[in-house]
Amino acid sequence: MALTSYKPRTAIVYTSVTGNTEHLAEMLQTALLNQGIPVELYRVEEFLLDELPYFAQVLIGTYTWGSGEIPKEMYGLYQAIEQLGNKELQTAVFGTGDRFFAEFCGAVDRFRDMLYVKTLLIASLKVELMPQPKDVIRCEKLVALLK
Ligand SMILES: Cc1cc2nc3c(=O)[nH]c(=O)nc-3n(C[C@H](O)[C@H](O)[C@H](O)COP(=O)(O)O)c2cc1C
Repeated sequence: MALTSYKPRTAIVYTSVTGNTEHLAEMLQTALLNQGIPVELYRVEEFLLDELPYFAQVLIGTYTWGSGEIPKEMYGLYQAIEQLGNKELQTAVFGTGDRFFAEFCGAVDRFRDMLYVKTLLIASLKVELMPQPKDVIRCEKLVALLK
């Protein structure tokens, strides 16, 4: 019988229009790689929802739209995770927003509430607009929480 080694897979799945959340996703990717954790980086449009069960860890990145809303392109991922309902799936949610709006990073809050119920939520991270060098340490702290 052949012995197979199980390699837990980690994905970052994000959406971004003007690049802020994309930059944060790349900072988290770097932090994961620096910890020796291989990571697959996907824009949400490229991520195959059917593959969700094959990941041990998923980090979700989103900007916020409307009045604290989740962007439309994230609905499918939101629903897929909600329906999967896997309490062994480690998740984190991160995002960028603008404090000018009443619900700062409201989409992160909405994902966080669902992920807390349906998955093993590890952390959430909010950044105002374009991430700054000081946010590197916040990314490292988030990554350190993943097991
Ligand atoms: C029409 C519109 C509505 C927005 N609504 C919110 C909001 O409710 N809360 C918030 O924190 N940011 C809000 N934002 C700000 C964006 O989420 C913020 O600019 C974000 O960093 C964009 O991310 P991206 O560069 O990854 O596309 C809004 C921006 C626009 C243009």
